[in-house]
Amino acid sequence: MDYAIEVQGLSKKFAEKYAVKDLNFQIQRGEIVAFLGPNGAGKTTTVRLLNGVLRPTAGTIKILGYELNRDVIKIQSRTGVVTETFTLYERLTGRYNLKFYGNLYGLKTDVINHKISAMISFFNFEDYIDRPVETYSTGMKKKLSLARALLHDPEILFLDEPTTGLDPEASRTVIKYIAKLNQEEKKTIFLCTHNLEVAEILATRIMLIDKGQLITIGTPDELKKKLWPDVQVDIECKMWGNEKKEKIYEIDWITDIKDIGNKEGVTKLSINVAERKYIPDLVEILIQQGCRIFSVVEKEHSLEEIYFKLREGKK
Ligand SMILES: Nc1ncnc2c1ncn2[C@@H]1O[C@H](COP(=O)(O)OP(=O)(O)OP(=O)(O)O)[C@@H](O)[C@H]1O
Repeated sequence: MDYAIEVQGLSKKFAEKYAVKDLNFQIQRGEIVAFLGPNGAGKTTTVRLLNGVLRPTAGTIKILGYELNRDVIKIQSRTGVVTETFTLYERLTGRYNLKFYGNLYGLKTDVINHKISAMISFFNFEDYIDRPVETYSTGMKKKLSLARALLHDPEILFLDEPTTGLDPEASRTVIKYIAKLNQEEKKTIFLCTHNLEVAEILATRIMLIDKGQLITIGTPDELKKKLWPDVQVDIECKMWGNEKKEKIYEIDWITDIKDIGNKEGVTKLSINVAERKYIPDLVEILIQQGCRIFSVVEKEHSLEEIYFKLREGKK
């Protein structure tokens, strides 16, 4: 399999302490993977290892099929990085920064100018592209950093907290742009973030790290299935008697029933079924038993719930 990123037995020790230990994972081309974990978990260290900024204590990293320790230059020409610390020349204008980096990547002048024009119109840079970067707000710098990382049309983008410090509008623009880069240009995106909402919108897979070790990796659906094997359905209904509840308990695909409230004679039940396909059967049985159904809602678990449940499991 031709992976975008392939990591085996990756460890990094600072003095006597492991910042990351024995990481193993593969990321396919075209994925957006959200890399999550609490402060000090080892995210930045992992990204710095993947970018060739740090040397591993042990393990191997392959990016786009190349060994990082052998072909770092080749890899860096095909990857883009946006970190929290901006690598921009503050005294120079935004336009000059982009031109400078474009030249560094060996791009032709007309390609650079074309790219800059496209970025100006997408990110609304018109008013400040010709001002020194030191006069920019955090959000402006963030957008310029993203533009800079994309100049050479990289196949993989490493993004560290791409929306921190952005106002809601700018944040939405950046999220939309990341989704577009992935969907239309098939870029692989390694997204390091504490923002679970952003991760939920963008990520095709979630990777959780804690104390330098990989806790889990999977699609949100896979993780939900693992954490909550049953499907929870909240039902509001009327005419619910105990003798009827007994009958429901005899059905083997119903795994739990909880009475969670009553409002104006309408009972709220939380019923767990073994699989989603049983929801229509459940409704039918309740109706047969004389229940009058007011609402049926399948419980959706947010990425935030997944995150905390996984973290709970580690304590
Ligand atoms: N250069 C360094 N020297 C010594 N220890 C380091 C160094 N860089 C990171 N560490 C340690 O490695 C561990 C992982 O740090 P890292 O910055 O990778 O975490 P993180 O998940 O990015 O955290 P945050 O969410 O706070 O940014 C921490 O215990 C940190 O103190």
